[in-house]
Amino acid sequence: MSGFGNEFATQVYAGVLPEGQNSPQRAAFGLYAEQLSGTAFTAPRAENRRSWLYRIRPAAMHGAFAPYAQPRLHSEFERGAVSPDQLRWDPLPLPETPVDFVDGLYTMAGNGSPAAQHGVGVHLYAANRSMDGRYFYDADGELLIVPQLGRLRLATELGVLDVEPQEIAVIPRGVRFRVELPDGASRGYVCENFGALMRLPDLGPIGANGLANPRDFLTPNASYEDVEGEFELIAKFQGHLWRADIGHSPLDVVGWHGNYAPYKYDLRRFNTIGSISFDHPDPSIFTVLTSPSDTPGTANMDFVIFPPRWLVAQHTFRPPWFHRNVASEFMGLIHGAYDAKAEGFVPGGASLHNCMTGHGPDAETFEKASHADLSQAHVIADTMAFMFETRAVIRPTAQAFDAAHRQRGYQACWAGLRKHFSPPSA
Ligand SMILES: O=C(O)Cc1cc(O)ccc1O
Ligand SMILES: [Fe+2]
Repeated sequence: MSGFGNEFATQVYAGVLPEGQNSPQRAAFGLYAEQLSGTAFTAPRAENRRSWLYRIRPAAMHGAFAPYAQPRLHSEFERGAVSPDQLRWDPLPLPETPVDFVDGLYTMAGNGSPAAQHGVGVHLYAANRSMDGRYFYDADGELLIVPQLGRLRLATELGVLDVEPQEIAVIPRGVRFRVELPDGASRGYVCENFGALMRLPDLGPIGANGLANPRDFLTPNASYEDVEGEFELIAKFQGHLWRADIGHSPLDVVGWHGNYAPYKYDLRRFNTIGSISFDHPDPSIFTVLTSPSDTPGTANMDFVIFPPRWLVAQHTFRPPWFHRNVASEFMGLIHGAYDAKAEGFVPGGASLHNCMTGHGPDAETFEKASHADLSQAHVIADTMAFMFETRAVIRPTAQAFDAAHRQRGYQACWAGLRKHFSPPSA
């Protein structure tokens, strides 16, 4: 079903959804009615998100939760000093033993907390087998999943999403799901948003169309499983993982209606807008989704992409400029090469440039772009980079900071920038 944040209605059989009400005395076909709220009951109408689920068994039915040991996934960001260094990583190594999506999640960095309901967790995943007989939900935030290697089949309570690299998926806070890996070895990035739900950015003077267009966001039709067995329900709750026995698949929703649901988007559909006169625009022009904070214009998190595009600006240094920002930038590369870095930033890798940390094109990119022939348009093809940009400092976890795959020599990419200054002669 097409459209961002629409009021959808979907049922596997005619008559599953009640007519004219949500909670009849007896729901059709012996189903249970259950409301899933993603915003406060009293959130303003334009922001209010909830869905009504008609399911075989209510979500309350499972055993008691006990701690589940997966120490690589957590929300502990506020400990101790944080380095202002520019940081960069090689891809997270793929597992050599069988690892599914939940066990393959690896927390890189983050800010805020699930308890405070703002900030983000930034995770990678590297996995090689489908979740089998277990289901996951995240009570701490919505999950923006950015596959880099391998397709994902996200079987959720509200339907199935198939995503491939260069597509993204968002699983709302609380929605239970299973991740299948049709290609085996798989890798990608996850932004866990503790703050306000992501939405499309305002377009201002761009007008009524452009950037990510609402109709390109796709939400699954209802589909359900009616299976019983000795299964496991894993929850992320206040930064920690928990497990409970569950005797049936929780993906048992036969119909649902509402506006709180998973969705996917193909980043190649992004309508990229840029300068057709001079100067490199601020990257906010490439915002796909934004989670606002309480301060207007200052996002809790922006999801920004750097897709293929033409560079045509005249008398301009065309790649990203040297800069320092009050915001903090975690970047990843899904495909190809990134136009600000000739080497070292590879698909599956990551970089982190925090508040006021100087960064920009590496020496090789600077030399090339300073002498490029600007009479020619330059096509940036075969690329898809992205940024999770946040108002708060993104604090790397100890495991990410100490990881063998962190590039200790990253700063050397700027060491070759020569001094060119020659003052005007008197
Ligand atoms: O640092 C980066 O590479 C991301 C980025 C890209 C850009 O075009 C402008 C600003 C910016 O932070
Ligand atoms: Fe930047």
